[in-house]
Amino acid sequence: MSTFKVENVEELYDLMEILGSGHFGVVKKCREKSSGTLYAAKFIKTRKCKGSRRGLDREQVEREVFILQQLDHPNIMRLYDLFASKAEMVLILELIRGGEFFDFIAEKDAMMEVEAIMFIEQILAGVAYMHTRNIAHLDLKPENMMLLEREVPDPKIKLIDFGLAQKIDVGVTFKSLCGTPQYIAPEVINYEPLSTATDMWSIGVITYILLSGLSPFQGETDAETLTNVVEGNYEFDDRYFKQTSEMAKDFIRQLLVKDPSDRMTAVECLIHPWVKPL
Ligand SMILES: Cc1ccc2c(c1)c1c3c(c(C)cc1n2CCCN)C(=O)NC3=O
Repeated sequence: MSTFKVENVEELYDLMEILGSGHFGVVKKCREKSSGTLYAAKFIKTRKCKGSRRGLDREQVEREVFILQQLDHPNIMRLYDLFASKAEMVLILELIRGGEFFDFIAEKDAMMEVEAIMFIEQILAGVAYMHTRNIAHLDLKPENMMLLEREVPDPKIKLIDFGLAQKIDVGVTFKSLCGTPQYIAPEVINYEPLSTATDMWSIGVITYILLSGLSPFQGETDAETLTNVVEGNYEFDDRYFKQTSEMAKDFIRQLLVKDPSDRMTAVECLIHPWVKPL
């Protein structure tokens, strides 16, 4: 059970501009009054009653907090403080100034392999750290990755938004129908047990996108995308992959595997010859 402060967040923090918003609520920059340190404050509206469509279940937020409290890694957003009132919960988080990885990718057609490896290696480091603690993110996508700083030669990646993350205990089957069609693994669509391997499929999709600018299973509609995922229907079109190394394609092939138990793990990915050449 997480301990949420009952004071008003504005007693301890000066609230500043809105940084972004999403399904969860809004994120504001804030300054801790006692230290002057800048943070991000994530305001989450919680449901007044179970049946309500507005806001998130308090238990859902407490699960995200419980998971974040177990994580301390340079590539994972850090949680510093917690506040709760009747209708709202506030997470005080590490301020990440570099914006979404999604926007950084969108500005380029495709990345050079050496740059893609630099990002994929950081994502794998954070994911391997989570997986060794039996925690799966289950919503890995460029929108849930941010750059600590942007205008630097080697931007640092931070995994954010653990709203769908789960503690994957051995023998406990967790099924869910959440996630974003382009990035979700076949077992999610087939409502089969999810695992840390579910994240590895998403990393295969993200790598494909970084190297080509294309999404491997993207169809005209979500239904078509989901069919492509379940059928494993993707290719390395020579028009976009002519310059891509066989090693990079092998890395992707070993992740976009239908059977979760046959996919590379995050640790195996970190020693794959494309990421760590001999
Ligand atoms: C400068 C800036 C702009 C937008 C931000 C953030 C920071 C931000 C942050 C965080 C989260 C969970 C969401 C955030 N968002 C919302 C968008 C995330 N997809 C966070 O944990 N630290 C942030 O700075």
